Amino acid sequence: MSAPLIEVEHLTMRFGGLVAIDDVSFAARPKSITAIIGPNGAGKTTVFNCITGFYKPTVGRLTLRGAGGEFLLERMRGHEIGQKAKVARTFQNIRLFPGMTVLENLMVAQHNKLMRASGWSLLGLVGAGSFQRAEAAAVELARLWLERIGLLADADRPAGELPYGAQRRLEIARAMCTEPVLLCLDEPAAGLNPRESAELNHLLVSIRDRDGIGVLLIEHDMSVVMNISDHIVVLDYGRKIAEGDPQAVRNDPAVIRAYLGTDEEALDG
Ligand SMILES: Nc1ncnc2c1ncn2[C@@H]1O[C@H](COP(=O)(O)OP(=O)(O)OP(=O)(O)O)[C@@H](O)[C@H]1O
Repeated sequence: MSAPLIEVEHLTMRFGGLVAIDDVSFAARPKSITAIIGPNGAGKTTVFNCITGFYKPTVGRLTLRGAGGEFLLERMRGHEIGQKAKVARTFQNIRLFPGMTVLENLMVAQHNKLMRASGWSLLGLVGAGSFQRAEAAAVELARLWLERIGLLADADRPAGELPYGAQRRLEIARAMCTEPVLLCLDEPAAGLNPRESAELNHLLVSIRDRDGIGVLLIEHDMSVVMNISDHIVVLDYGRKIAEGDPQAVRNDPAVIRAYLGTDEEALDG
């Protein structure tokens, strides 16, 4: 079995007297989809916020092993986790630039790469070939992702005009344009209709299988989680109560107990 892409060890996050995450350990493999599930308030987003540098964990080690080497994320600042460790994320609420075009949203995602190629503006200003090549490559990458998410014809529309499901896919494309090794998605299926959920499944599977990217997925929609996850980690009240493949997790008594009383069909995929 390959080494983990990210290893979370003894993660604990306290907010004053509240223990949001309590000694949680798990690993996510490269080229696989790992879901983090659990009832509301279980601590899922807090795990993401620790991995992506929004919060400094109270205790714990978060080791990412990507093409660029090994990174201890708990010691890095948020922007370094994106730029150096190559971890990208999306949020529960859509955070596109609604007034910018669809294409521009994907270009903004490549801002850092373009700034580097511009020699922090000088080469860009004089129209140097190296900058022009980087810019053309950025447009090409953006267009490739628009084609993959079925939005190439909408490239020049304001992102805010797109239907909800298309905006969700655009957010994922935007994260992919940063060329991550780990993609963290916080409830990407929230608010999607069944057709859009199916399109999302297809997109995430292609990111795993075609791009070979590891995906960490927080999701309440079990038709997404149970269909596409390779591994599922279950949290409840900040603790890990189970992990395994979809079949094992679905039949785990501790998981069924945690979901009882929330929604009787919550675990049906
Ligand atoms: N910045 C914060 N300050 C204080 N408490 C927080 C903070 N962030 C999260 N919490 C608390 O930590 C606990 C876990 O919250 P978290 O948002 O991680 O849960 P979740 O599993 O993502 O929930 P949901 O499915 O509803 O999004 C909750 O009790 C929440 O109120």
